[in-house]
Amino acid sequence: MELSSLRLRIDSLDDQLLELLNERMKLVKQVGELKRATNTIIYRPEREKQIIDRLEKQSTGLLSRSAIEAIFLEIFAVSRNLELPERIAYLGPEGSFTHQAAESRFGGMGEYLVLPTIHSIFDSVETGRASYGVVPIENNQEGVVIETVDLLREKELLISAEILLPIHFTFVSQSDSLQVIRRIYSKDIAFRQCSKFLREYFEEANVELIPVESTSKAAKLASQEPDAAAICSHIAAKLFGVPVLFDNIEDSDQNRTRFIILSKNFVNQRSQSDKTTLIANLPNTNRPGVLYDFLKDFNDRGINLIKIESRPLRQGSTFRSWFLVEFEGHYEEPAVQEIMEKYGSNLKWLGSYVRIA
Ligand SMILES: C=C(O[C@@H]1C=C(C(=O)O)C=C[C@H]1O)C(=O)O
Repeated sequence: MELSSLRLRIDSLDDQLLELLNERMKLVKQVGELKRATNTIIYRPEREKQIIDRLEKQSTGLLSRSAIEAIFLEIFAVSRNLELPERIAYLGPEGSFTHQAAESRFGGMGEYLVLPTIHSIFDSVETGRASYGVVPIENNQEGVVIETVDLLREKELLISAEILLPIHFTFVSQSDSLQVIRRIYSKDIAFRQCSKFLREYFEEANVELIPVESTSKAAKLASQEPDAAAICSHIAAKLFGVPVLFDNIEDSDQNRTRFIILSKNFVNQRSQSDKTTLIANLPNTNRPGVLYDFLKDFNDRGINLIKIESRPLRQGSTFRSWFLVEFEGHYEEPAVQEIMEKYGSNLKWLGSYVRIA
């Protein structure tokens, strides 16, 4: 078929898609009104996951799960915005991986508050300036983000969902010839994680690697200096309009960061695959067997522990610890309830949410 007739057919399908989307938004608006009348939560990650699971099973065409997800997550984000626009705070600067994580859930149309520290994200959600806050909690190569873990214990916020982001770096420059490049800007950690690429392309060249505070600052500098380049996120390249010369230049494609979405008073309903996070302040961990007994309680009930991270209690000169514990399952499951009851105020529940990581 000819290009023009193919495009005519695409136009006609787009018309139908638009009509269907408008139809969908009418229903979403009604859901929003119901929610407002009953004062219930707008964002329901477990329902969104259920929709994507169902669509994936049903799909017989060319779209993969991640393609379905990319399209529908944007539709959900627009829907929620129509139900009730809610502000989302994320750890900046703009163009950071946290920005990319936030946009993957709250879409391009979300109303964002860009804040400079993890602490300020917690504060903004606590005071209600933002309904949700997006912060990193761990990277699979570098470990947990201590500031996030410690604030989860200190503050009274809940985890409503998690986001898993593959960390891909792009190489960007205004120049389309590598010979012209004299400086490469990035974060020191990004230089480390892209060392093979740098060796391969710039070993012989007289190029200076200049570490800056963020990969997004790097992209901004590269956008202003024609003989410079930057290693940054995809979103930063887009934001500062610097052409991408190479994509996915990281040494290992296994690099993932996990982010959490913080909120107040958030309760997810059970889904088929949930994760629970809690803080355990076990009584006197100096007595032999206290930690063992606690972990055994999970094992005895067939609960799969995913993570246990110990942090100092900072009680005088002792070496006592508290623990961040994550396991498979939802707060409402009887086995989890038993543990919560047994340990009572020694446990602080931080949320049960759809397991992604
Ligand atoms: C419409 C709803 O609200 C939100 C939007 C959804 C959607 O667009 O399908 C799904 C879940 C919620 O995050 C709902 O709860 O059903």
